[in-house]
Amino acid sequence: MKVGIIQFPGTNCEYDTQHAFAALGCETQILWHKEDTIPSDMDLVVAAGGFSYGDYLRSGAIAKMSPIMKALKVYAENGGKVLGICNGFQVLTETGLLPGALKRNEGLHFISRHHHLKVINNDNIFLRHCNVDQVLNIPIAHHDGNFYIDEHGLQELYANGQVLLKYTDEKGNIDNPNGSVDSIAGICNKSKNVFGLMPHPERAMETLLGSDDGKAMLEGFINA
Ligand SMILES: NC(=O)CC[C@H](N)C(=O)O
Repeated sequence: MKVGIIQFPGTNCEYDTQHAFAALGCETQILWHKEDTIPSDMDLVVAAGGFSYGDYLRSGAIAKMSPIMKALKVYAENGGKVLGICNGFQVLTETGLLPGALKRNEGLHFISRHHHLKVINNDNIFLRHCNVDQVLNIPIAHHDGNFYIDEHGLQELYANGQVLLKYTDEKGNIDNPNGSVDSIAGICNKSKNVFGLMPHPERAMETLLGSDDGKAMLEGFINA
């Protein structure tokens, strides 16, 4: 299994992501954003977290114009699997590979802490090793994590099983840190091959660092 990890100027989670997938036995390759093709041997491409182009203009708004994004669109349209984590999620919504948008957090603060998430839908490769209603402990670190989608778009997400994760407390009760519509933390596209979430599963790989709940998520892609 080979995982490509996209690196923009300002990405800062690419090596953590690489470390996480390597720990799960995957081969990895960093893909510089100036590349205009996705190597044909990639089983998964991850848009990693960070501050692409310093979050200037709007998080992900400049990154979406990088040459690799055109290639990523083609890759996804042909069924290639894509995961956007945090800034990667922002880039995927800006590009139109995922619906909705990530706005400034409701409280206007950057939030960096462990948070709980509830699995809403596991009928997809990403969360297939998790149970519905399972509560996971995963770190969040963002100032633009406030997921927005209009009412019609929201109904579509639910109707197609695209709402994957919600922010909760450790008991699974809704606990919304940033104002996201319906406390949504992660979604996928209609075809269920493009995934995005604001929390960082790659930072939850070892109990020594607070949680290893991220493993079950990333493992979903292996042998998918
Ligand atoms: N950790 C990250 O990827 C940061 C995401 C983003 N740039 C934000 O702060 O909203």
